[in-house]
Amino acid sequence: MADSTQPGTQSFDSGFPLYIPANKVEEILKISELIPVIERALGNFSNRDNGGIVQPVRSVVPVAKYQGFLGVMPCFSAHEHVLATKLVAFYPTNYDKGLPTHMATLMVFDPENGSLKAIMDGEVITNLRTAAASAVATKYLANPKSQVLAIIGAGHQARSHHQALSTLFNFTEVNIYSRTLESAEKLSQEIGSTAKACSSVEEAVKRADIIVTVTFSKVPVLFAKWVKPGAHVNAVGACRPDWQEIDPDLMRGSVLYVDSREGAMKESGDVILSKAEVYAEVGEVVNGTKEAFCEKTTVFKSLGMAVEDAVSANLVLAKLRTT
Ligand SMILES: NC(=O)C1=CN([C@@H]2O[C@H](COP(=O)(O)OP(=O)(O)OC[C@H]3O[C@@H](n4cnc5c(N)ncnc54)[C@H](O)[C@@H]3O)[C@@H](O)[C@H]2O)C=CC1
Ligand SMILES: O=C(O)C1=NCCCC1
Repeated sequence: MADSTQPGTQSFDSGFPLYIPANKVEEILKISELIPVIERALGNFSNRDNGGIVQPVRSVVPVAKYQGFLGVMPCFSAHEHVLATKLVAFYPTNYDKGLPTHMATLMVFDPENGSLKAIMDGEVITNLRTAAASAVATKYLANPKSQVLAIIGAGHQARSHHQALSTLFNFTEVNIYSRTLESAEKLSQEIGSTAKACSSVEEAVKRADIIVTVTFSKVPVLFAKWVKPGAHVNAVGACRPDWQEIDPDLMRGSVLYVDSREGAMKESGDVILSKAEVYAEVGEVVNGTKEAFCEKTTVFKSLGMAVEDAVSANLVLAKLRTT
């Protein structure tokens, strides 16, 4: 019988792939375990050929008739021995209809023979790995004594970002702004006594050491004049080339970090329209090849990468095998 632990000797698995639903992924995937996995993936990605990652920039099909998009995100990581693709539909207008705005599925293949090993929910992974990537950026780029967090937007990413950043900082104040005071208040109550719902973006961010923008806005919501010098911003929304969440003056006046230069130049309206210069990928900071200017005002423009999904799915499968 083939020894399936040795590369090149695995038998072809023609059985049904595993199906892992959202509640199981949620039960298994712990943010504190995911953050170091994402940190390593960002470093490998920025190591280019030596990092063993093959990942084209996401293909996005606009479904203009229904104001939606379908993103296809494949990746192979040689170091993590994982081959996977995520399919993610994002329909911003679903929010106001009370429907989910992101619907995602991951398919994981055996890298040695291409057989399908698992199909798993991708929504929990999208929420957690995005927040984990911001946590890595924030660990390097924010003032380590940061105490005040501002979150603009009050959806899934707002919640996962609070969860992830709270593993690194003891926030004494969490200020939340959203389009409706009601949704900001709901999140504030979930977080507890340190949190406060604010009635303007300015009120939320003016004292903040760390700011997270997680909205579906297509126009800037965060302006340079409100941001404390030395603050760190995780700019997570506005993932289309003609959408913006951040004031161009703030983009140009900060030290700008991205997850992928190529992705940012293709997909980020905040980068493309402001003509801000990208200083580094966060992975380059992780690898020590670029500086972390944590005393300056910094922006991490996140677009999301397939490798983050692939290594998260791999962690889910590894933990399933051991529990
Ligand atoms: N960089 C990355 O890797 C990823 C980025 N995202 C992006 O993060 C953002 C938030 O995603 P989720 O929290 O999952 O969405 P969600 O649907 O759970 O929440 C969306 C939030 O945006 C607000 N919003 C909706 N339309 C708005 C508008 N026109 N102006 C201002 N605010 C508006 C809503 O009130 C809500 O607070 C989206 O832009 C999404 O595409 C999502 C996943 C990964
Ligand atoms: O990386 C992802 O996943 C996404 N990024 C931008 C918006 C849709 C989902």
